[in-house]
Amino acid sequence: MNQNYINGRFVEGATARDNINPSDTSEVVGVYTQANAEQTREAIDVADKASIGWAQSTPQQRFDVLDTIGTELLARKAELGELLAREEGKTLPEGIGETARAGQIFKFFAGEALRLSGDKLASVRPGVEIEVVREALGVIGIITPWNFPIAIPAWKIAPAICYGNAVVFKPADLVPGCGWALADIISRSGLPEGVFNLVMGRGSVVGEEILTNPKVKGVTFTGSVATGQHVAATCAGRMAKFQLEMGGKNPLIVLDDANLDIAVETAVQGAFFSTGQRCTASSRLIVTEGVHDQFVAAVIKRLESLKVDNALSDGVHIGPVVDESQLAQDMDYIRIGQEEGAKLAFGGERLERATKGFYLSPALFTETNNSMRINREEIFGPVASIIRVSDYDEALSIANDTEFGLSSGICTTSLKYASDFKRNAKAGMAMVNLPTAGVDYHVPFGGSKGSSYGSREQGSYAAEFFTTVKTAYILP
Ligand SMILES: NC(=O)C1=CN([C@@H]2O[C@H](COP(=O)(O)OP(=O)(O)OC[C@H]3O[C@@H](n4cnc5c(N)ncnc54)[C@H](OP(=O)(O)O)[C@@H]3O)[C@@H](O)[C@H]2O)C=CC1
Ligand SMILES: O=C(O)CCC(=O)C(=O)O
Repeated sequence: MNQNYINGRFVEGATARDNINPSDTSEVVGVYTQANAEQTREAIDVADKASIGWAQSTPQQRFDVLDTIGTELLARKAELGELLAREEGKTLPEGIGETARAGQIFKFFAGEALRLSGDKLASVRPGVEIEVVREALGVIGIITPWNFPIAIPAWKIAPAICYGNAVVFKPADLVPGCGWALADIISRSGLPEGVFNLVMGRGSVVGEEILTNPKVKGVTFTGSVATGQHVAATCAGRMAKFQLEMGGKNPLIVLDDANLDIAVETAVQGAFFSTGQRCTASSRLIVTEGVHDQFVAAVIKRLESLKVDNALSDGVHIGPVVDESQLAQDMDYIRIGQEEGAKLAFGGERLERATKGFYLSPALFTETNNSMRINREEIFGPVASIIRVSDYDEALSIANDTEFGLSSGICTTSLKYASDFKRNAKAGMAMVNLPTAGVDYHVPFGGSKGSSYGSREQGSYAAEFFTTVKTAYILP
């Protein structure tokens, strides 16, 4: 059994669960222990003690630890990418790519540990000097979702350690394997015991303890809007710092002047790859009428060429949905869309394959409008809608008419529209001739409106959340 990692030791939890392969539900990927609230408290106590020493560690110590973790992740990307594909259902190339991204993130933050700087200013009072420095927060609680089981933990754990904090990490209960593999790698990295702790288990048990324990000074969360709101209310209630990354209903505008091949590939990748299970997925394809019919026909042709099957099979483009309940949610929305009057132009069917899994053909709705539930609520599956518009102005207005604001995109060859879109898209990320999903690892990631709360993740902007600022006045 794979155990929790607390105070530098692997320890059994209160219960255990089987980790099931969504491509083949007869396969148990592994058995993983689950912590109860008491064991979570123990991990938080240990982290609290260890945080004092780690906050004093040198940039070189932090660099060495983070670089070592990154090196092992990159060296084992094929093996860990396969584990990821087996437990989450991403295709093998996607799993390997995500693992490599996790390795690069640790390497990036290794470098950041050496670059942490402050400010020195003259005071308005004669002879006084001022220093502004960033200090660690203490214990950071990390709560992650199932859809990026190694990259999202990496982009929260690496900066937490980089800026001198201790960590209590709870991976999503559906995908403990990648979280455990990260703990295993971290256990060999030279990080002092207690600085990093893994507590696998349910959000309602382990997660709740992390949210409510006064020793946890900051919580970084990615997941659903409902849970995010609960994280916010609980943390604000006890004045802990928190950062949320939640859903998206990301628009991709396709203008008449777009390069059609680029637009089709951008839309299909952004909407359907990784089984559409990305908060950055292009779920609303907003298309001007001059190119609408041609674009729809070309997207359908491309969808016909995609292979949906076991995530580990050769040549697969789309793996299974992550589990039964997410599949039920996807199918519900496919029914709702039809009841709302949208035309199901392609897919949306449960598929049988050689292995028993949660396979769904990519679903494309046409003849939709932006008030339909399928265009307002996050579905989180391989389902996208086309919204027909008359011109760029209408397209932009519909793109921005959403509660969310994570990512957005436009396909156009017009510099004028591309520039206008970058300025006026109400989202944290704006892509031109690129999918709304699939971001770089060294620049800020996050959104506006209902998608995100708090400061940005990733890149050097991550320092904002994982540190607190101290201003020191000195009269030498
Ligand atoms: N923005 C994004 O990237 C994601 C969005 N989603 C959206 O959310 C929907 C549901 O997915 P789901 O996995 O249930 O999302 P959740 O928000 O429930 O899960 C995200 C994480 O929060 C944990 N959690 C759940 N309840 C609590 C709690 N009370 N206190 C602290 N932590 C808690 C979960 O634990 P555990 O699951 O282990 O019990 C998991 O680790 C999806 O269909 C999708 O629409 C989902 C994943 C990612
Ligand atoms: O699109 C990406 O690269 C990241 C997406 C993501 O973080 C998410 O879906 O939670």
